[in-house]
Amino acid sequence: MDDVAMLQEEAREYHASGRPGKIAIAITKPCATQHDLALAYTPGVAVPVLDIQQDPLEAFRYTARANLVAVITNGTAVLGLGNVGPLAGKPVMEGKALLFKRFADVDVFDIEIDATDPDDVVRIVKALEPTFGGINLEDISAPQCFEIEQRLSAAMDIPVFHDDQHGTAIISGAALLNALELTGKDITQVRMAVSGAGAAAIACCEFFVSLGMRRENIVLADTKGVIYRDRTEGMNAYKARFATDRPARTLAEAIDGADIFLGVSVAGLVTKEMVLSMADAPIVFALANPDPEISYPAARAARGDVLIATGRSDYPNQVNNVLGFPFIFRGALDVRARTIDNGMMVAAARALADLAKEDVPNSVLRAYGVDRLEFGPEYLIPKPLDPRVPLRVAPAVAAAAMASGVARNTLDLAAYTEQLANRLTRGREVMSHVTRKAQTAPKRVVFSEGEEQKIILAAARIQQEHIGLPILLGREEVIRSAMKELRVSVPIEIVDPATTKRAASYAAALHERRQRKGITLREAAALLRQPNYFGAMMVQAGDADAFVAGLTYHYPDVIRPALQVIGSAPGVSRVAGLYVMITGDGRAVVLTDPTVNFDPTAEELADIAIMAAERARNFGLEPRVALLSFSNFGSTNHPRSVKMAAATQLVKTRRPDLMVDGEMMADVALSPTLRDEDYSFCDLVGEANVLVFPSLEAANVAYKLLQHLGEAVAIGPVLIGMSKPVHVLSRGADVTDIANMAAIAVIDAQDATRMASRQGG
Ligand SMILES: NC(=O)C1=CN([C@@H]2O[C@H](COP(=O)(O)OP(=O)(O)OC[C@H]3O[C@@H](n4cnc5c(N)ncnc54)[C@H](OP(=O)(O)O)[C@@H]3O)[C@@H](O)[C@H]2O)C=CC1
Ligand SMILES: CC(=O)C(=O)O
Ligand SMILES: [Mg+2]
Repeated sequence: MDDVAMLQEEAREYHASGRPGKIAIAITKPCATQHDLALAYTPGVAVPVLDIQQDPLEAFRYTARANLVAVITNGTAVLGLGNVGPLAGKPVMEGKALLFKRFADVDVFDIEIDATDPDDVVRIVKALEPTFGGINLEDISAPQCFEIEQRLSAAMDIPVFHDDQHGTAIISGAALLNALELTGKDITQVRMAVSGAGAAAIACCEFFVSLGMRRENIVLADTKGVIYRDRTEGMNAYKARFATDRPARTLAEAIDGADIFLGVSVAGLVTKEMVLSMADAPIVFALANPDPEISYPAARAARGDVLIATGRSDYPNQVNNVLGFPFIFRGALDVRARTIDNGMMVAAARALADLAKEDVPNSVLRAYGVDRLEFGPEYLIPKPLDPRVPLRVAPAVAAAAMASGVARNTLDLAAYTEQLANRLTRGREVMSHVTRKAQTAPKRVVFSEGEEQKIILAAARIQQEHIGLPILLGREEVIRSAMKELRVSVPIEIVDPATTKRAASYAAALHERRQRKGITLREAAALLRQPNYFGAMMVQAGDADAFVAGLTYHYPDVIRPALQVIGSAPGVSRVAGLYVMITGDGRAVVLTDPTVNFDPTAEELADIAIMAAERARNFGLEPRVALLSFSNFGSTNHPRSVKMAAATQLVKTRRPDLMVDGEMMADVALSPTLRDEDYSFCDLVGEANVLVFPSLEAANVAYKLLQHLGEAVAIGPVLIGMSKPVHVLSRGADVTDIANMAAIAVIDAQDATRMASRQGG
């Protein structure tokens, strides 16, 4: 099977497998009990009905309207496939719904209507106004789409946006601004040839004119050839605005000598010869979908100085409206804009263009399987999976709406951006809490892998964001030259274990600590030449507050030196590990111990439960601890469940202030309703959020299941029970993971300082 046939088969399977299609409805409120139903439906539902009747704005409060967009088509220009009809267009509309949700948490009903007469389309869509917060028209052919959009915009009090017109214009506008910058061309001087004179073509050209391009420098060609003055065949008022006085009559003649080619028509209309006939450093945007006017490889093969973008995700420079509509609507909905005006569109284009010039986070590189993305001919605009896109575009759109007066809400933009980040990135809320706490009193964090690029970039971020004061271990000249290459200019402390004057005193201290474990002074000095011993020793000696390592080491390579040099906290039987899991619906639970103790005793489990409860507070959780088993409160008399009951009693005795109970099954821990029925004596209130598992096996399996079946995000592993803060990175952690772990280490160090001063005072 060739690649094309394989993709076709995969696409059929993707859409048909499991529940057919790509979207479903999710329920957002409890609906388990008779009482829930009385609230969700009659009689309770009558209350918001009457409130909305009194004040229509209350609909934004009581219904899904504020976050609900209609993706509406009549199927007359589906992608570049032409008039395939509304039913055949449904997979594309469900696809848009998926993208709205995935990228911007906007809910969508896709609506395919069997009507081509603009009067019918306008009447039907206008009648849907009570349902929606916005209307995204999709794949409706020109010229009817222009009239439909204009009439609906005038008639409706919510944003109406024709994605193929304006979405395409915004994204190609962003790419154009950057392509002009890279090629040193002036927008007021460039000549552009356009294939297509439909929805996307006309809107792109009008938008480029609003950005400064001269109307007389644009030549369009459609199925009848070039659109020239006084042409009569296949014309309409929108094309007429671009009718040219130039002599060109074919696309080939229009392209000859042009600086820019914009293709928004159908596949395969542009040849290599046409690309060769263009001006120096030509810009080719071949945007027809699913196949462009000329393919990326063919255009590259034609000449070396061409800058090329297509609508496809499988080549560099995907100019596709997916980079716009989710975020533009996000911003517009959040300020309750009445419309999406030109200022909001320009703001979105500029935000995208600017973002392409910033460093790209590792998570994005990983998502696309590349080592580097740097502003240039192969990276003109950001990638759709870049999590920064919503955080730039939506606030830019919201700000423009507030400035032009079409917004009905005023937002504090900094707070809005923060809220968006929390909403769109799972685990972010927990980590923002940790970061903010770290920033209140930054501490010194030493990294043993100081020569690693990711560690250097993380250290720069930690320093810049005032999370902590990083110390890098390694050869000074190697680190300095890596910093230069990575363009890291913030000052960062570097310590070279091979040359530092501290070596002798550290060796003496380690010898003293381990002399009765068979370590001679000479051996201690040798061990300290290993960065993981040296880093741990810096913390032990008080020259650093926390130690972080593990990017390139196995877990025991970090833990063993830390235990030998620093050891576990006084009175703690075992160090242990925990993960904070953020579930698909945004709930956070602490889960322990999936990493260190295979089969902890009741005593050890009690220690782990208490330490995990303390740590939960650092993640912004008020601990509700459940000790888990396969039995509920003695229902099975087996040594493994009895162990959990005994551990529960130990915790209750040692820490009567903690909310804790057990042993219980996981569903009982997570469902107050289940407990109400049979175990009303249980001391837990609400859902447990610290889950103590009976063994490493159970905890490890559960966290992996949550990750893979429940799509939970895992923060950790966080090491607990050390005498001083030490944390182990996962191998392959990215810059954000490292900075997050450092923030966790800093708040541990803050706790340690607080405890020491309490003990001292
Ligand atoms: N990458 C992206 O983000 C986007 C890409 N697109 C792509 O742009 C294309 C057009 O979409 P849209 O504007 O919505 O569709 P329309 O139907 O509104 O316009 C299509 C235009 O292409 C012209 N055309 C069709 N076939 C030919 C041909 N053989 N030779 C010359 N011109 C031709 C039509 O000419 P005539 O006027 O004579 O009929 C018409 O002007 C599609 O391929 C679509 O996938 C659209 C939106 C976004
Ligand atoms: C991307 C898109 O909307 C189109 O090709 O029609
Ligand atoms: Mg489209």
